[in-house]
Amino acid sequence: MTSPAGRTPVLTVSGLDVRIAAQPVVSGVDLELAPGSVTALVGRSGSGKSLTARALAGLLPAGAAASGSARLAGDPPVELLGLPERRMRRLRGSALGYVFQESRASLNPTVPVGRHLRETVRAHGVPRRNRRSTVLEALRRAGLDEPERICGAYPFELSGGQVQRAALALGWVLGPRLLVADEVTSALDPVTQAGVLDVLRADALAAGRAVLLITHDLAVAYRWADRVAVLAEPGGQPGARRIVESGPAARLLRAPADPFTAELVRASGLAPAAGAVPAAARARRGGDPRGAGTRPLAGERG
Ligand SMILES: Nc1ncnc2c1ncn2[C@@H]1O[C@H](COP(=O)(O)OP(=O)(O)OP(=O)(O)O)[C@@H](O)[C@H]1O
Repeated sequence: MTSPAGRTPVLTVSGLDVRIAAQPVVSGVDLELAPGSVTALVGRSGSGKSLTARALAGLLPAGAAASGSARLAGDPPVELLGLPERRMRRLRGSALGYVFQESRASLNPTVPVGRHLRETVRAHGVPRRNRRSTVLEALRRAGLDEPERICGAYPFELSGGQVQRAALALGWVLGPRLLVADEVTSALDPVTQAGVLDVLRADALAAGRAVLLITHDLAVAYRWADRVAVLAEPGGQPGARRIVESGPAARLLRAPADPFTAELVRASGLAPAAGAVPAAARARRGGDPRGAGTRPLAGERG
């Protein structure tokens, strides 16, 4: 099978249902994540984005259950749903990286950043002689210019942006084919957010990684994702959320087919006046402060 981008998907999710205490939260979720691409899962707060992502990584909270299929490509492919925890633990990090919403909380405050990464590479069998270079390289790719200093720092000694970058490094230090990034920049100021999402996207393209970017912010999805899937209650009726619409980010913005997507577009401030280029996109084309003014936005391809 090939993904919408024409490449064999890294992850194929079909008919995913997630329930909490037997109540459906999301239902019938279908997703295909292509290598070297970013797919944003967008929806309102509480729509089930995180639970969908957690279901893929076997990280659902007690009382929650998932059914359906989530196949991770490989030789052989692996069905993630229902995978025994022992096997899932081996995959986490090596084949599937997960970066949490609250990275500062997910890093042990009494453990220096470098040890978090070293422990991960050691636990997954990276030979001792390669551990240091693997860790430093992962931090460098996350845009941390002084990786040695960051290694020795405790999480509370770093800024929010540095913590998120360190968390990305932890997520990809073992080179997973799939990386789930759950609201990784929602607590950051816009400039720091842009820096973190730039490295996330650049890494996905360079490493051929499939990234699932969980965000409530359509503007973020438009700027950094290739494709967007919108999670909402169909027809605005209460009940389990579904993917009401998915496709290239630019198409969703230009011609949203679902009323909820249209509402998101309006609320994001990106709504194009008939035929006009969105102001934000115009500004970026005119000269992105990051020097990306001539590069098409992620959402403008496809
Ligand atoms: N551990 C839990 N126990 C009970 N209900 C939960 C639990 N975690 C999430 N929920 C409920 O499941 C629904 C979906 O939650 P989820 O965290 O997936 O939403 P979300 O779209 O990621 O929201 P946000 O953008 O605010 O993080 C919400 O109604 C939430 O209250």
